[in-house]
Amino acid sequence: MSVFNTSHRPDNLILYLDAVSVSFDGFKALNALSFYVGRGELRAIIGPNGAGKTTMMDVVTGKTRPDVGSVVFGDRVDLTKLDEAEIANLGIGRKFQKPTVFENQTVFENLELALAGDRSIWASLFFRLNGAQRQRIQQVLALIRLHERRDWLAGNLSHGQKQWLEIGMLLMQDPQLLLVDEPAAGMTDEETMRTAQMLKEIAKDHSVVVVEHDMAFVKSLQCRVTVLHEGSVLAEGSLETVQANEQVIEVYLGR
Ligand SMILES: Nc1ncnc2c1ncn2[C@@H]1O[C@H](COP(=O)(O)OP(=O)(O)OP(=O)(O)O)[C@@H](O)[C@H]1O
Repeated sequence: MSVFNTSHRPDNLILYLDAVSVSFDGFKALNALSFYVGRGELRAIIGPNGAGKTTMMDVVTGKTRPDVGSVVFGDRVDLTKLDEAEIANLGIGRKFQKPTVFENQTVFENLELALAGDRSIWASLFFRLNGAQRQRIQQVLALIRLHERRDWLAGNLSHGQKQWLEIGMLLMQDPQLLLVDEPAAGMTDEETMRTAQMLKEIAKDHSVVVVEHDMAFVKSLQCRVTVLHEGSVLAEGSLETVQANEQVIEVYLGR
């Protein structure tokens, strides 16, 4: 175990990184990073710009290969041996910062397309929903607060609503682990608070890792927070605990 590790290790793990390093032209974006996420956990990852948050997500989803270290999903699946599509198929969904919904399709159709598994319009032409699938779409519509907007063209939704729709599209694949990159960016205060509530609800059935800068949002998630700095875990615990940590204060104020 790395000397940098300050991460708590839950009993039932969904994700674990052990001494993961990634270098770009000699610069260590991740530096012997070790941390653990428990099954069914909601976890926030914070850290100043360049701390390695995006690189960490890239390593988990197979976009970037670590130079050394292991990335383990569930009991024993070594993610460093798999490509992006294989990792997604295992049940790891990623929500990027910018929403990428089909603007010319309705909210309902977007969810239908996500269910088809293949993000092509062609696939949906030959795809017929069964009762259980229809019910699942209704459930997700309620969860993402877009029930009354189900027949709207996605292009007419607000930025926040598009983010919710995209989260809903990921949920249609029923991922075990959901990685969400700065969901609150560009949202109104009300949308931000609704998003926090939504992620808490989603975390009842899925493990969720959220990278976020907005501290009010992180506070309302009421979950364990991991602070990254220079590619390692600097501190971990409740938001109150990490905000009171001398090193964390130094890193944020010293920016
Ligand atoms: N493809 C790349 N080539 C070179 N350097 C990179 C590459 N990707 C990331 N880096 C560098 O690695 C470091 C970590 O970047 P990363 O994007 O993971 O940080 P972050 O915590 O997500 O930052 P932010 O909060 O600004 O998004 C940064 O210094 C960045 O410039």
